[in-house]
This record gives sequence, structure tokens and C-alpha cells, in this order.
Amino acid sequence: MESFYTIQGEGRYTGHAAYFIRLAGCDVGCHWCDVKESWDENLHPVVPIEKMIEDANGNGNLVVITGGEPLMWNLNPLTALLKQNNMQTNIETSGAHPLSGHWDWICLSPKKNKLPLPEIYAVANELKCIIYNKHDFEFAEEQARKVNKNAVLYLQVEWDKREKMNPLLIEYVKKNPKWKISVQTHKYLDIP
Ligand SMILES: C[S@@+](CC[C@H](N)C(=O)[O-])C[C@H]1O[C@@H](n2cnc3c(N)ncnc32)[C@H](O)[C@@H]1O
Ligand SMILES: Nc1nc2[nH]cc(C(=O)O)c2c(=O)[nH]1
Ligand code: SF4
Ligand SMILES: [Mg+2]
Repeated sequence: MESFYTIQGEGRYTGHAAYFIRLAGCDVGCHWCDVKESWDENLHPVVPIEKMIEDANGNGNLVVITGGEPLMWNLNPLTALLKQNNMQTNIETSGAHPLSGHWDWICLSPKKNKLPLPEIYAVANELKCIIYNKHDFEFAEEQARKVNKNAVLYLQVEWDKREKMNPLLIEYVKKNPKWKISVQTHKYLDIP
């Protein structure tokens, strides 16, 4: 759908320069999704992976594959080529489709309406749960029980609910310090 060199705004790699490749197509349907224009892959051109790598070259060595839901595609060829070019491969995923690709860092962001497939919990490096309402704290705890012990745990407020939910989120993390807050810093910085 698009690619751009920016600063990773969220999660463990917040603040790192990163080249984003956003793959179109998503069937998860989060009603608060901030990239709904990515959902229909037919509205976006097909880009050969060789062209993706050519465009990425010279833009640092950390690449974040996101979407849409990137695991709707077989990501073995793309990540193999990224690795050949000495790139660090990070992925942002809901985990709702089979895992493919060779990853240095997996950020799993589970969604209630289409749960992650069981296989991804053992290999996720980061769990990033979105807090839209109070029930999302319970869902996040349920997901934290499933993920491997080494995964870093983040709660990230849904952007349009930030005024209402930030005070609750702050109190929650103070009471439950195994969690850290992830803020969508790129939105405050007004960068892509
Ligand atoms: C747009 S999604 C694309 C990758 C994948 N489909 C996923 O959901 O993980 C990238 C990240 O943005 C988060 N996100 C999407 N919309 C958001 C919103 N309105 N507020 C906060 N985070 C949001 C997702 O949960 C995910 O962690
Ligand atoms: N700067 C920046 N950081 C991000 N982290 C995850 C993003 C995403 O949409 O996957 C994203 C994004 O769209 N922009
Ligand atoms: S899974 Fe990701 S891309 Fe798909 S609707 Fe949800 S937030 Fe948006
Ligand atoms: Mg985003």
C-alpha cells in the first residue's frame, strides 16, 4: 500500500528510525482501526518485492512490516530478501493468520473479533494490547497469560479514546507494573 522512512512511534522500538512497508489487505475489521484504507488490497497496486527492497535501501537498516494484516501474505520471500540485504526485520501483526517470514522482532497486537492463532504466542517478542474500553484490560490479561514469559507487555490507548482512557490506563499500570504504557508518539510528533 505504501512505504515510508520515519520514526517507530509505538512499543519497544519507539524512537528508532525505521522504514515501514505497509501491506494492503485485512479481514480483522477493528472498528477503531487507524488505517481502514488498507483493508481492501484491490485498491492498491502490486509491488514486486525486489522493488520494495530497492526503495528500502539507504533508509537505515530497521524495516517494519505492517498493514493491513501482513500475515495474510506469505512473507518468507520478502523477509529472505530483507535478510540478504542485512536488514533487521520487525513485524506488527494481529496474529490472526498463519505465521510466515523470518523475524528479528514480532509485535503481537491481539484483537477480540479475530483471535491470534495459538502458534504465535510462543514466539512473540512484544504483546501490545489496545485499550478502547474497560473490558480491554481483562482481554489484555487473558492474552498476557497466553504469551511466552519473555514477551514485553504494553498497553496502548486507542487514539480517539485517549482523553477518557489515559487516566484509567495510568492507574492500571501503577497497580499492575508488569505492563508498560505505549504511546502513539508519531501522532503527537505529527509524522507518518
Ligand atoms: C494498523 S495495525 C497493522 C498491523 C496489524 N494489523 C495489527 O493490528 O497489529 C498497527 C498497530 O496499530 C494499532 N492501532 C490501530 N488502530 C489504532 C488506534 N486507533 N489507536 C491505537 N492503536 C491502533 C494496532 O493495534 C497495531 O498494534
Ligand atoms: N511512526 C509510526 N510508527 C508506527 N508503529 C506502528 C505503525 C503501524 O501503523 O503499524 C506505525 C505508523 O504508522 N507510524
Ligand atoms: S487488525 Fe490491524 S489493520 Fe486490521 S483492522 Fe485491526 S488494527 Fe486495522
Ligand atoms: Mg499506524
